[in-house]
Amino acid sequence: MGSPRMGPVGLRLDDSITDQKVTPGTVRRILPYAARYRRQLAVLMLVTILDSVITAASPLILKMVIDDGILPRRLSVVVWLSSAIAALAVADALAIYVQTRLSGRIGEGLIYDLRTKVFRHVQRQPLAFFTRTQTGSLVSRLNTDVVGAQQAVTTLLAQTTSTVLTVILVLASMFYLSWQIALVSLVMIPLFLVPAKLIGRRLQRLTRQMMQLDAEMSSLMSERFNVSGAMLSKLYGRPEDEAQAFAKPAGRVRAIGVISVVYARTFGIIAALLTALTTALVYGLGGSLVIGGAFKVGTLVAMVTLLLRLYGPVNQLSGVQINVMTALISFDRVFEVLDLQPLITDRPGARHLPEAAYENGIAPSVEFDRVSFRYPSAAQVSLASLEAAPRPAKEHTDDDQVLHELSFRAPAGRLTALVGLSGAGKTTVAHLVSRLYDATSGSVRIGGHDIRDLTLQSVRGAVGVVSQDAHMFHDTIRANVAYARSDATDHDLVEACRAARIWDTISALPDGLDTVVGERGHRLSGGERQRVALARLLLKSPPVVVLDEATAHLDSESEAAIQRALRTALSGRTSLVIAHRLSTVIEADQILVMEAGRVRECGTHDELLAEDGLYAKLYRTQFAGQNGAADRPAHPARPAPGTS
Ligand SMILES: Nc1ncnc2c1ncn2[C@@H]1O[C@H](COP(=O)(O)OP(=O)(O)OP(=O)(O)O)[C@@H](O)[C@H]1O
Repeated sequence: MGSPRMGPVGLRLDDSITDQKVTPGTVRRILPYAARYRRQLAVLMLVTILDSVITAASPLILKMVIDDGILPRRLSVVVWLSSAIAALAVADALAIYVQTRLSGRIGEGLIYDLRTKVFRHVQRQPLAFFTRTQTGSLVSRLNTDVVGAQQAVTTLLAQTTSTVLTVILVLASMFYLSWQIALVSLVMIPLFLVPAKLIGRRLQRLTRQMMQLDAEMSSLMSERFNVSGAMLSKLYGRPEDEAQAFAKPAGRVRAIGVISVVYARTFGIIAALLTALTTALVYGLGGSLVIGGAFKVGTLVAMVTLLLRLYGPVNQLSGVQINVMTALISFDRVFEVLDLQPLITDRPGARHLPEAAYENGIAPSVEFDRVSFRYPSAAQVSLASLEAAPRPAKEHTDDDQVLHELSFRAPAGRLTALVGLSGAGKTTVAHLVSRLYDATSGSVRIGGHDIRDLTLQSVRGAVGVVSQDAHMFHDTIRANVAYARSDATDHDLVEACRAARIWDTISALPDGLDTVVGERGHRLSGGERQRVALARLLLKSPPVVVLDEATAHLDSESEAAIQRALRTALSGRTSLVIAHRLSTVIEADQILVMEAGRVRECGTHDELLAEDGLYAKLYRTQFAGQNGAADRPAHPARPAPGTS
């Protein structure tokens, strides 16, 4: 286990993937999904039974047509019995039609149930899950595996019942007609099953590998075919390397495809040969029995017809095993995702953050009380099979701790700026306030309430975040801004855009609010994207605002526009601003200077300068770097200390 080995056509088979067993209890877990469709399933079973009975019974009537009608020359019997065969054929066609419709409906219903459930579940996963997971693999679970999983139910219940029942009834009919021929046919069955089993097992392993490779290709495509990925690849002149990287799994899929087809055809050839040989044997044996007077020719014709109806389901039966196994693996892979418990959920009895505080005009304060934090390990938040690289054996060291007993208070309705060197833990603080992560120890409080005692919905409702890389969906500006409040009117949207100082830009666009921003908003400039994100925040109008300011790459006009927008956005709210702009820092009611996960200094701009500590040093270094005027008073348009 675990060591790669060479398979047919030089294919590298990774045993750790292909030898994965279906988890015990998977079938039991599928039942509740099927139970939802019990009425339709019951009808499906009935028509399936009807189909099997007709398959086994009609050759018996055929025997009567020949032996009791044609041979004794009784026309009325021939007419009546032929009509009965025709009627049965029509009934069978109807049964198969109903069967197809029902299994389609049940199958599609299950796909819907599973897809929506997995989507909902994945959305509940913490941010850490998404930082670990390869999107393509996840999408593949939602597409390929969910479809594979529904086959477990339809195949297990309908196809298996149909084939097993048909085999039993056909054999019973055969024994009823001639036990000698029935016995010969029965003896031949294992000859069909042995190759089916051997080939089936190989096909199953290949299918599993194919799924993994499909996921690998989806991941590669989703990473490379977005604006940032495509740009990186172009700028570093890597398109050819990327194409080769893609060709690798694609080549393995090709090799697996060839092997699968060869295996499946070989099995078909063996089955057809065995059927032909057995038919010849039955004609030989049956013919001599007819000549010997054991039975009439009608019985022989019925026996051959039954024989052909026997081996079809027998072949299918071996296929059913492969299909069921493959489908079970898919279910298993879907359950694997569903079993992943979201790390951050509502505690039992979680309360809503009382909104009254803000309605009275007072935004709640934000407090960190001896908060220590380390990012969760992969085992806690994600699945190894959804990650790109193998996990390291050792995940945590003491050095992983990002925040160390951090305590501070961001007073209600005031602006607190966070500055510090890159990697000091500023963004991590922002993540903890919005409960994207939970503190490892200590507590984060909003309005005096530990946020773990509050419902996630009320925390997310109370805290508005604009991150440095403000994300936009590939949709219109209208849809992106209204994401904050779907019931917002056009008037609300325009007001929010005006307040964010972006309305003039939007209204000058030919399509205005209906302009599509492009993948991740790449058709807007950095500054415009930030202001659209601010408009979205203003529309939400949360009492607590966390802002990871965009780096100082903006021109002074955009900078001034954002600054004015910020002033509106932050007024009356409790704001925590990771400051990259000096103007924000100077205006802040309190500046927290962070270093290596701790607050080193705290005070106003003037106080900290007077203290002549880390802040003063950062400040001087930055301005010496900018224009050698460390001792000059600051100009609002210049970058702030802590710019990373
Ligand atoms: N998802 C994550 N998983 C593990 N470690 C992380 C993760 N995100 C950040 N870190 C680590 O946490 C530390 C603090 O990161 P953080 O982003 O909070 O710093 P920062 O002060 O905001 O830096 P910058 O100003 O450069 O954005 C860094 O050492 C970083 O490597």
